[in-house]
Amino acid sequence: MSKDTSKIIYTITDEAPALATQSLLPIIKAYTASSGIDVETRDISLAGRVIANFPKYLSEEQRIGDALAELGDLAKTPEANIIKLPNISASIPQLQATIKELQAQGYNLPDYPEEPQNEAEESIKLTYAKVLGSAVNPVLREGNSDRRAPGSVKQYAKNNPHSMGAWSKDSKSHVANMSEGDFYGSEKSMTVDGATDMRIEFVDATGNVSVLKERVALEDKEVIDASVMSKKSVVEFFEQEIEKAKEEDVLFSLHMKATMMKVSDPIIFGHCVKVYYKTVFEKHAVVFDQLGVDANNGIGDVYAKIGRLPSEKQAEIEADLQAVYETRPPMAMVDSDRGITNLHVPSDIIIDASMPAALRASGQMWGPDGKQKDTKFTIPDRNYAGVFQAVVDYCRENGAFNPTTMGTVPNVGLMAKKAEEYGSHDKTFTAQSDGIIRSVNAATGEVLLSHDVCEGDIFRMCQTKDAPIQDWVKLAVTRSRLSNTPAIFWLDENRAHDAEIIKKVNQYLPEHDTTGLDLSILAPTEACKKTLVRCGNGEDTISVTGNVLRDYNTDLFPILELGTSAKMLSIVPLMNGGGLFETGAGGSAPKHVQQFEKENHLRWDSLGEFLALAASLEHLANFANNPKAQVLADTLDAATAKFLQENKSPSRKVNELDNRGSHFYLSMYWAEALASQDKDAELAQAFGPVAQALTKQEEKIVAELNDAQGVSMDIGGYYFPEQEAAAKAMRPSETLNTILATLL
Ligand SMILES: NC(=O)C1=CN([C@@H]2O[C@H](COP(=O)(O)OP(=O)(O)OC[C@H]3O[C@@H](n4cnc5c(N)ncnc54)[C@H](OP(=O)(O)O)[C@@H]3O)[C@@H](O)[C@H]2O)C=CC1
Ligand SMILES: O=C(O)CCC(=O)C(=O)O
Ligand SMILES: [Mg+2]
Repeated sequence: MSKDTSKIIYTITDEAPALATQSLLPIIKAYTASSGIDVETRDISLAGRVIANFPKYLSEEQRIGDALAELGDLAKTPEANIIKLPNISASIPQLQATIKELQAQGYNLPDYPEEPQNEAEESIKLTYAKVLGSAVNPVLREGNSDRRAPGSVKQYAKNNPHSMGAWSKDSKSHVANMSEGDFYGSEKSMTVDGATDMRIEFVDATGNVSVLKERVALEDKEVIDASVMSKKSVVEFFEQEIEKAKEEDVLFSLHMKATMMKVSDPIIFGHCVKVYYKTVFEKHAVVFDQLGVDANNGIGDVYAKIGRLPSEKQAEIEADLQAVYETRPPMAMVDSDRGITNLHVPSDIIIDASMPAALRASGQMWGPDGKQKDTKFTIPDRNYAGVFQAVVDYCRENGAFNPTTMGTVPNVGLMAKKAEEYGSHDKTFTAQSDGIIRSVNAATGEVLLSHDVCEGDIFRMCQTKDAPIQDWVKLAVTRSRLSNTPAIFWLDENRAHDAEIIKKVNQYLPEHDTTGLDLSILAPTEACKKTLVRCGNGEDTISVTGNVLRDYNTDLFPILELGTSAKMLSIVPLMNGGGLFETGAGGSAPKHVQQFEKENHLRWDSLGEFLALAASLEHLANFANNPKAQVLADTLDAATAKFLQENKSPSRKVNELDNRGSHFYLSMYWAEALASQDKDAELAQAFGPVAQALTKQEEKIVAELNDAQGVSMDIGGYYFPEQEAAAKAMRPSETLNTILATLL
């Protein structure tokens, strides 16, 4: 057994998961040390990525290597075994806050140049662009996605159901989407015949041709598609829906994915901001221009920038903003206590988390008065909006789902090689004037795809490689077989891209033994309706989806079924044989950090980490032929099951068991399972005394962990906390620390 092959990389990320790591990782290291397993860390946090990208500005001691690039390379090798925690996918305001914090800590980083004035600033902006938005996941995800709630987790939810807001048959909540001029309506798609290079060019109204992208390498048999969102149509759509929301007496809310769709979605978000606050943007156009206000960053950008104006002018603009609320429909709020609306910051209204949260809460959101109210969920593009409307319709008719009886909906998602929309950023452009955007075969000059565009339209091109599609079809068959569960491919024959994928599904399915399996293809809305009915009847259904619905469904169903997507097993079997084990399916829970800072209670549930670690150890056992790793995996699974049975998940309330206490219980159950197994005598012997000590000191340890709470916490930073202070804060039980130290 070579050391190199028994290596697990544990990622350091941001916010709540990074705090949880300070407590959990020492336990993991202690428990795996005697089994020849190296657990190494790599910092892929937002702050870490910023630092790694600007070595020239920093001192020798401040510099760190580009861990993300390193892990991206590792993910393409068979030995990859990476545990990936959720990380911040930064919006511009978040990036700016990170830079500010690092500067205050003595990092001489350049400011983010919103409007670069020269080449040097252009280059700084380009470097910062590398860390913006969803910059981590696409680099590591060299495989497709397998996300599900393991049996023990589903059972736990049935035994301990989370609250579900009741639905009224009179609910006025609904999804609003465009009926023309969107990506769905304009999509064109084709399958490439023979590898070649392509370029994307713009032809203006007078026939002048300019190149938007010099070279896109196309593989044989890959699917390419392009589509356009019309600026005129989307602006009109927002105008109408905002008006209608007022007539319908519902909150107005917008749901986008400005982080993963980092080029197109902030622009659409910006249009909405400019329409809702139209009077202010019109009246103060000149001042906003001088201040460099960017609506794509949200109305929060106005508030941030008017601070530079004389107080009188500032007050005038603030009053004008306030007056907007008198005439416009009430806005859905991210945080009504702090007056943060859904149009403040684009990263606050991430569709995958925000829609299910509302669907769980009676189909309502919170208004400016802090009260729940029926809502217009605005999801402009038609590609996926119907899925959420299907849930609204189902719940209005049948009432809220019952977590004690509902079925489960695992997902098999097409994700590898930056599949579909989530890989489109470098091929997304805003039309500078009216004309044509076309994709041309560089070798032959043949026009592959062509779209008429008007000034301001968003053009977007996507690629989906053939090998990932084959792998995805195989994964769907495998999961359906292993779990004996029907699987539905959510594909719409009337959508250009999906029609190409359907051809491939029909081509590749016969290559597998599908006898006795229930596999079907349905358009997303229909697939969702059928899945919901089955779910309501307690039946399970695998959703086999493209990349976007992978993202949406793996928050939607877990949030309804388990209360949070943090409890999901999320595996990415890498195409070259390695394993990427993501923890949960959700994000970095900024609200949890706010509570931690206020009262030293961290309600983050690390169940996703426990599940990922067990899967990672199991993978290691096979890859490195390390039987001890298998024992660790099996005993960790047993410990996790007991953890759930005994209900040791973190509470939401201060001075009760939190994230740290939950880690203690996991370590106690894990030590007990290791001590009592008979597959590896060394491990049994090593963990006997630990299990005993932990059991004996249970009361004392829990008291030490809970009594530490109830005070405010300062760990020297939000995006880049002081490591020592964070470690100290997250490990307040000397008794536990001393017992763990005996293993090292
Ligand atoms: N894989 C990844 O790297 C992902 C990263 N993100 C990033 O995370 C950030 C926040 O995204 P957001 O959309 O707010 O979604 P989050 O998933 O972070 O948060 C939504 C809510 O889910 C609940 N929740 C999430 N994780 C846990 C957990 N482990 N234990 C208990 N509850 C949990 C919390 O609810 P409550 O407050 O009720 O406790 C939380 O407020 C963004 O920067 C986003 O880009 C988002 C998704 C995936
Ligand atoms: O990469 C991101 O920004 C978020 C990822 C995500 O939401 C998911 O994969 O479910
Ligand atoms: Mg998601």
